[in-house]
Amino acid sequence: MPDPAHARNAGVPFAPDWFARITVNTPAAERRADTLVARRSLKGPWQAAWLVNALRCMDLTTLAGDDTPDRVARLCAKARAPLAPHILAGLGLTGVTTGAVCVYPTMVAPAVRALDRSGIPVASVATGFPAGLMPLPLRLAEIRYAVDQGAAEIDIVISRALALRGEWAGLYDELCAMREACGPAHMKAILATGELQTLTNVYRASMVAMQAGADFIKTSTGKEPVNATLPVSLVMLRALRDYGARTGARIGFKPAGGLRTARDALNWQVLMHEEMGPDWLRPDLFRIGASSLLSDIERQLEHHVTGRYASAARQALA
Ligand SMILES: O=C[C@H](O)COP(=O)(O)O
Repeated sequence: MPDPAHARNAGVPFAPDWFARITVNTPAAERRADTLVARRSLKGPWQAAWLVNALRCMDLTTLAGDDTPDRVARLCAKARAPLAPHILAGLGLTGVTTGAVCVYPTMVAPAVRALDRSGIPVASVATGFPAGLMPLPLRLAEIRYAVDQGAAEIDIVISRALALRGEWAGLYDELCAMREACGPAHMKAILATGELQTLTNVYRASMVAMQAGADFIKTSTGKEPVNATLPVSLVMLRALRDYGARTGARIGFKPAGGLRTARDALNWQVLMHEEMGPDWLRPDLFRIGASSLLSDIERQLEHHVTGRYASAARQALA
């Protein structure tokens, strides 16, 4: 039986035979991803329910050079109440909040204060986000700083150079050190898939991250030229399924970077549902990392409840 979803990933000893002979068929992955999302059409109350679920699984994010404590406080207020009261009433819901708030390390303390007693965790990026090109001791110190500031989740970035050179044992060792530095905080491993060159590298990096104890694997920083895509996500989910088949562990998945529309929120949930099953669409196993997705979800839910869009512009969901 697989471990309960809340169980931490203990990781396993480095096992290259779990991925060394894997080669991903890119055209097949692209075809599968396309057919998956094309097959399911969500309308009316079903669509509204899936959009609310996307909110519940969202890491509401601000990772900008001009972030301030005031901006973070406003973001946290939105995380506590992402939908206007009339939309909540129209949906017959109460108490909808986002899954987490994701910020830079120096913004963790303001976020913790703003989310006090909300039950919403603060996630912090660390390890030299987004490039990760800092000496390992400094990257580990940044993790410990973010945890000390109150982060319950750490989104680390992997060394793309190690992955691109196929130095998987070196990557495993770095990730084990990061996992140790996280202490009680959950570790999400950002693979920066847009910089890994092949889907085969995406599979291998996913497997190494999980072997090293990552609690989530995450597609992107949002700062790469190419961030979350459905084919990349499909490959990561296959790795996650294979890891689970061998260990019984259930590792979380976080698409991030470029998810802007309600359609994106639906597509990724359809992919998760079709690949992993309905009970994976929960915040402890699925998160959407997004800094500008919430507004379109709110617009679509406003339309569902009132029959009109909050603004004149229409955004076709179909
Ligand atoms: O999860 C972190 C990403 O930066 C979010 O990307 P985004 O700003 O494109 O939504």
